[in-house]
Amino acid sequence: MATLAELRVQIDAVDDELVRLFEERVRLGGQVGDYKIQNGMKIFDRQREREKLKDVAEKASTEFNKKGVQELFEQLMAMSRKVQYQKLVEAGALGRLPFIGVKELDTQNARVVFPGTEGAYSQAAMEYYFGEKCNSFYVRTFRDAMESIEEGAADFAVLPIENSTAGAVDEMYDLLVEFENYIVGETIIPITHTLAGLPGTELSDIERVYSKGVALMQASRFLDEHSGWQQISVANTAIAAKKIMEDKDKSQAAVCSANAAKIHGLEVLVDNINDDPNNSTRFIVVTNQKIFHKDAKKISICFEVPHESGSLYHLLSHFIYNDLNMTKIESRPVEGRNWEYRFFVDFEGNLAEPAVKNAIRGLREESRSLRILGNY
Ligand SMILES: C=C(O[C@@H]1C=C(C(=O)O)C=C[C@H]1O)C(=O)O
Repeated sequence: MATLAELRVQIDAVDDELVRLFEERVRLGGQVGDYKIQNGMKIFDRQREREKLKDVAEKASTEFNKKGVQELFEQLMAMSRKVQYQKLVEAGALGRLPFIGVKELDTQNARVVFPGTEGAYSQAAMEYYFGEKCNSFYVRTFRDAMESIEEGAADFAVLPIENSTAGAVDEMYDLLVEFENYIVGETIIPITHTLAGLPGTELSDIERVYSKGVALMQASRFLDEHSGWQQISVANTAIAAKKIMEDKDKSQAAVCSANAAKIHGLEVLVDNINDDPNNSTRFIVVTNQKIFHKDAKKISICFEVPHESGSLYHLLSHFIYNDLNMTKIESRPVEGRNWEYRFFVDFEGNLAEPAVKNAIRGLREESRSLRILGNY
């Protein structure tokens, strides 16, 4: 029987040959890329790749090797595509991204909309981002705010996208797909809930607690200690505070900020009721212009993937091969198509960078309905 050293000499010889063949394959892939660019063809040829996988599997002898050789060729073909996308970007055949880079966002004379009413957390986030004196108005729901932007009634909207305790604000993700608005900024603010009621309310008076669903979730430990209280979801925490003030009924209380309680003439009955003392929410700034700040560092995109094994894996490889750092991924069901999903990815980068252009080019060809939601 051969010794370990002898076997390794044989493996080394095979590997040297593999490297030589790999380089030869990459070179030929590059030539295919040149041909496609000259003839205006798409890089990704799904049919050809399917045939190739079938062919190489047939040439392998065992089930194990058939599977292995297919995995190997999936990788090889993905790499060859990346070389071709690179060439496409270098040749300037990317097509101009319709996003326009701007030096500054015009926030000075802007009219800003936020959801809820006076005292909403979105208002606090807006004032933090645009300054306390900004020209603003409020609408009832997130959808109303997105509509105000699309119609041009406001220049910017400030909307919650993610909470440190409750996670993604699902509705916002869906609205970003539905509306042609773009993210141009973000800001994070601490969220400290209180239980607020009419002045003089005792905890024993309370029968119903009103707030936004996610706020009730963020205070669930405290609320669960009072199992007799009915929890009722309304559009917004500050809208809940306003309702309590208007109804003048001591059996009702709201989960809202101390500021919302004060604005609506309520008394803070219990302060700081969120489960997590570091509870905070990330808000996005949305506009209807396709612009991005020249120094923007983060890109949000979304896409649907074909319903096939490994498709997400292959799409994500565009980030790896272009050395881009992914910071977040979310998925949401695609409306009208059960068990199919749309993915939302955040990654570091600027739309003007070649690596970003290259990745987006590949993602656009290989996914369904890729959308750039913003660079900020
Ligand atoms: C090299 C090509 O481009 C891509 C890469 C392939 C490969 O590496 O074999 C196959 C199909 C294309 O998706 C080609 O079209 O032949």
